Amino acid sequence: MAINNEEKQEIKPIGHNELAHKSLLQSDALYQYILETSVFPREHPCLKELREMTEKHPWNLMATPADEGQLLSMLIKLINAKNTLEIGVFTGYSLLSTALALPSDGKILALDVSREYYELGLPIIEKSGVVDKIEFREGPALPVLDELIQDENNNGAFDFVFVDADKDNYLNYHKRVIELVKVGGLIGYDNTLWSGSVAASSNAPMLDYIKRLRGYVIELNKYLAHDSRIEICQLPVGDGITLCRRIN
Ligand SMILES: C[S@@+](CC[C@H](N)C(=O)[O-])C[C@H]1O[C@@H](n2cnc3c(N)ncnc32)[C@H](O)[C@@H]1O
Repeated sequence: MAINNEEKQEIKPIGHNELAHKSLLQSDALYQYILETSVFPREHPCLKELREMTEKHPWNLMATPADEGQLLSMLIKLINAKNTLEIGVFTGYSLLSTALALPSDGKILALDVSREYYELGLPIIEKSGVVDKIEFREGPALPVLDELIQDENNNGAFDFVFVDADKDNYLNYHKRVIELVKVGGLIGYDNTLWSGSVAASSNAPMLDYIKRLRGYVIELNKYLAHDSRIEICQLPVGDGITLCRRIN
């Protein structure tokens, strides 16, 4: 697990109460404006219900914020994605955003070490009518990716991959996911600005879990910047998302 239980205790008192408010934007009013003019008027009722349920969870900080969910949905539709992979599900906000954006014959392979988290959101996902698109597998993601790579039919099989799990494994995920995504397909790495800490000096005050994992995020960002197999675009949405389009 990227964030241990002790560190989760540390997050609790200052955790975001509303996951829609997880943003690097300095102005809360401006962020609220974005939500109210762009995201909320079009948010699917089941996504709203899932978000409001997740906001009450003590570790709601982990959930994908609503504006980022909207971005994922737009990207999936723009690239006509059909076969997708998600690493890091939690209660399922990004998962449901993806499932709703996919065509009726679309598929998501969803990986998480915790079925318990997934099952919190599952009744709402079932209500949305898109649960048949989802194959959930419980357990660490790396062995599943290794297993997928063994089968050459999976080479380039995915149109879209969203990685939002243990930051200390992102580079390991990249080395596998790059083979699984098709040329022209897209990978999104979440939290690549890591609360803005990637641009702070190493002795700046920061929460322990931010400090401990910051080096992994910086290493990933350097790697992606020079990986000739992809072109990238890093956006300050949510906690930062790096989009990687496989080019060869
Ligand atoms: C940031 S949350 C995912 C948030 C989710 N995308 C959403 O929209 O709410 C990270 C998730 O990664 C899972 N995770 C942590 N380590 C993992 C691993 N090695 N393999 C698979 N999942 C892992 C955690 O259980 C947690 O649910």
